[in-house]
Amino acid sequence: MLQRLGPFMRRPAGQLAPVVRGLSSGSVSIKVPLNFWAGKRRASHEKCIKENVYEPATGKILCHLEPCDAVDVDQAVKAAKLAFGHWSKMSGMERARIMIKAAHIIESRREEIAQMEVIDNGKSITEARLDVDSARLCIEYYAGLANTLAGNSMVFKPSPLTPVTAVMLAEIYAEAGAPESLFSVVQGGQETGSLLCHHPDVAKVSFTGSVPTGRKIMEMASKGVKPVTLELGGKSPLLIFQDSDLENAVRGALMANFLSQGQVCSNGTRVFVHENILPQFLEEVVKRTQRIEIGDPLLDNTRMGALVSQPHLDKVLSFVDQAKKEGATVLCGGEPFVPTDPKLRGGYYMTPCVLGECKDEMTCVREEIFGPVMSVLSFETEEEVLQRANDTTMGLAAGVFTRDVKRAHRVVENLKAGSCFINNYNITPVEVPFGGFKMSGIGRENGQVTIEYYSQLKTVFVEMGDVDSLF
Ligand SMILES: NC(=O)c1ccc[n+]([C@@H]2O[C@H](COP(=O)([O-])OP(=O)(O)OC[C@H]3O[C@@H](n4cnc5c(N)ncnc54)[C@H](O)[C@@H]3O)[C@@H](O)[C@H]2O)c1
Repeated sequence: MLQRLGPFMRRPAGQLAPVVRGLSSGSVSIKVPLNFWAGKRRASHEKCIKENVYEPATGKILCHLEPCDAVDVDQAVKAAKLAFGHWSKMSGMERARIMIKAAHIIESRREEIAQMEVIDNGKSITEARLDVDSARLCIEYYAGLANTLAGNSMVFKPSPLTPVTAVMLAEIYAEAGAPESLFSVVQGGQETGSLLCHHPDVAKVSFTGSVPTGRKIMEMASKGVKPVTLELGGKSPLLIFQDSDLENAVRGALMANFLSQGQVCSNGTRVFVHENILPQFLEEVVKRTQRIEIGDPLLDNTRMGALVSQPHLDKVLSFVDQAKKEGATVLCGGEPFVPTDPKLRGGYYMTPCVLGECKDEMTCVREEIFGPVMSVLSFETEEEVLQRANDTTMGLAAGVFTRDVKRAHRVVENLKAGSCFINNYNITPVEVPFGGFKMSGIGRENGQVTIEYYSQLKTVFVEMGDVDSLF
């Protein structure tokens, strides 16, 4: 494992904490380039201004980002175009074999990839392991479909806040035998992103991010009449009826709000609870939220790590302040959190927050916070709660807890959201399409239907007889 971690240079050896499974927070400093095309890691061609990238758990500099400029993007896209030529000439079986091999490599390096994801992103190792598993399952699933289909090449630009693990994936595909540049990585922020959108050889743009950026992406893609897949933000409702199994409803509300420090697009952050069960629900949800173990995300017992950056943490905390000003009650959390471990003191932690006495018009109920903040609202009738749940410009996900099967189906039928959960929340198996209604996006990821969003239909007529001419 240490050999594989070769490119990631550790801090001076003496500073290494006892290593249980390899890495410890604050121990990694990455010196190697983070772009990848034509078979290897590459620095940007110009000596550009390097940007610091920080490890969320510690606030220490993790690496430097060299944004790709027009020349780099052009090289990466041209290389991807070449790769597409090779890939599309291979048989479906050959492509599937390479994908399965990539899945095996991911499986064999699960722990190492998960640890690097934690260091890059700040989420808990428990969640990161599951993320690595879902990446593997996704590749296995599409390998199953690849036998009969044409393939694409992809140039991927990660978020400038989390640039590290995408390059590992590029290396894994290369190791698995994919044609050079089939999956390339260019680093950067909005400029690099817009260069990709405008590049004439990019045939399709798939974007995951916020609604305002998604709108810009669509505008840019429209200049080249390129199709887009947009996976954007949400402000999803979770409806908890009086006849719910309260224990499961509480668990569901926690899963709907606090995974990845609340930085999950599909989170059910507007929790509507029937007024008759509101006191019991709040008591239980607050008790369990207060028990969430916050701290070093590389430790097995940690359930909440660090938010992705200091500016983002500040933004989330300011949403909590705004909620207080607008009349919501902070029932727990919503404060910066400083772990006792000295190496984590500069990390971006906060205590998970439950807001009570929320009203529909409050900012915390209307806007996506993308942090560990649950807004609880009370309701009286099904008709009323449906109208309020749908009163949003977004429609990524929605959930309902009830023991009444008829009610569950009736409610889900009327919820305007791409993914609906009955008596659970945030379940996203790869076989099932995922994507949003309204401003939450266009297109779907996962499941067979996604193939359609990444394929062109070509109709070919072959005449075996004579042309029946009118002239
Ligand atoms: N629907 C989904 O599947 C899904 C999944 C995860 C996150 N999200 C959403 O993503 C958002 C959080 O992510 P974020 O903060 O990285 O979003 P963001 O919109 O700030 O940035 C996303 C990406 O867009 C790039 N970008 C920014 N401005 C650009 C521009 N003008 N041109 C080209 N590229 C540009 C950024 O560099 C980054 O890589 C939330 O709204 C969340 O709900 C959606």
